[in-house]
Amino acid sequence: MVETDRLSFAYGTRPILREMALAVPPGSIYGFLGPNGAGKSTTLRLLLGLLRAPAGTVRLFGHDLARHRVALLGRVGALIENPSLYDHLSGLANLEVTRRLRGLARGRSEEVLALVGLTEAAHRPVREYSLGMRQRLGLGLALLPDPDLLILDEPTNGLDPNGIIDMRELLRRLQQEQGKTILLSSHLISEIERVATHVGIIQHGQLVFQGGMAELHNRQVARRHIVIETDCAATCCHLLPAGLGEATVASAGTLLLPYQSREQLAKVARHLVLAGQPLYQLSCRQPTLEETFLHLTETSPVL
Ligand SMILES: Nc1ncnc2c1ncn2[C@@H]1O[C@H](COP(=O)(O)OP(=O)(O)OP(=O)(O)O)[C@@H](O)[C@H]1O
Repeated sequence: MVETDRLSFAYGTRPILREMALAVPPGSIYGFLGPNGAGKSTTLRLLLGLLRAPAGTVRLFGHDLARHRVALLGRVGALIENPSLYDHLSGLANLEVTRRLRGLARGRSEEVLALVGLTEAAHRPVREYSLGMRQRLGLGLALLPDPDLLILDEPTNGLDPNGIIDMRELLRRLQQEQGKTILLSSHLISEIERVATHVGIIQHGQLVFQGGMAELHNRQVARRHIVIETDCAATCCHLLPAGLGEATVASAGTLLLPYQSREQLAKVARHLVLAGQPLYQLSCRQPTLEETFLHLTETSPVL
């Protein structure tokens, strides 16, 4: 649905994106993740034609954005930053303004209100809406023309836990029941992991990971390690044969070893006990998804 090839961008002389190759599969919820300042908003603006890329291409639905801009963007709904709403008007009236401007069918605003769960609040002025309701109304505005693709920049930013859960459920419904493809950005893996089917992680303007959620979990499993609690980690480090993996001393009494197998764990225990070293704890630890995300972003070179 979205494909970029060698997409690069600079603000003045400052490079922001370098040779980005984003690929958003049809029907996916693609979580576009990265720390603050990594280049997420810049990328989304390029996809929406709000910024012009000096190098590289953007393809939406298989067509070049530069050549078919109006037709392609007509199939995209976007929510970038906070939605622009008329506070003195009701939720329904806000939608009606845009519906009429775009020449969409009567009744579409009511349909959209039902979709985003705001039917009961339809006639209340928007100034009385919570932040979560405002975000959902903003999403409603993006949904009015029934787009195939939704591009949302940090849609849960500033929402309370209930607002986040509502938004997550809404996005899931839009994908599953309405067949929408959703590209959403966030700087929190915890917000993405429960909803996304695919993930792209950006750091310093480059993708450091892209793939299915399962692949990200595989990365997590691959970074499992054995934690050995003993008296002197440095001594134990010398005692372990090289075949058991490269041990690192984490602290005076803690040694870490990349996990290979259960058998490796048993061999480690045997070697250390036979060498007379005390073993206070021997465990296998898998990094959290958050740690995996931090590892991916912290180890990427600066642009
Ligand atoms: N108009 C601008 N002029 C100059 N530099 C900019 C401009 N907008 C953004 N930047 C810089 O570009 C870099 C990427 O910004 P961008 O907003 O794309 O990051 P982001 O990943 O969306 O971060 P955040 O989560 O903080 O919004 C940042 O270093 C930012 O300071």
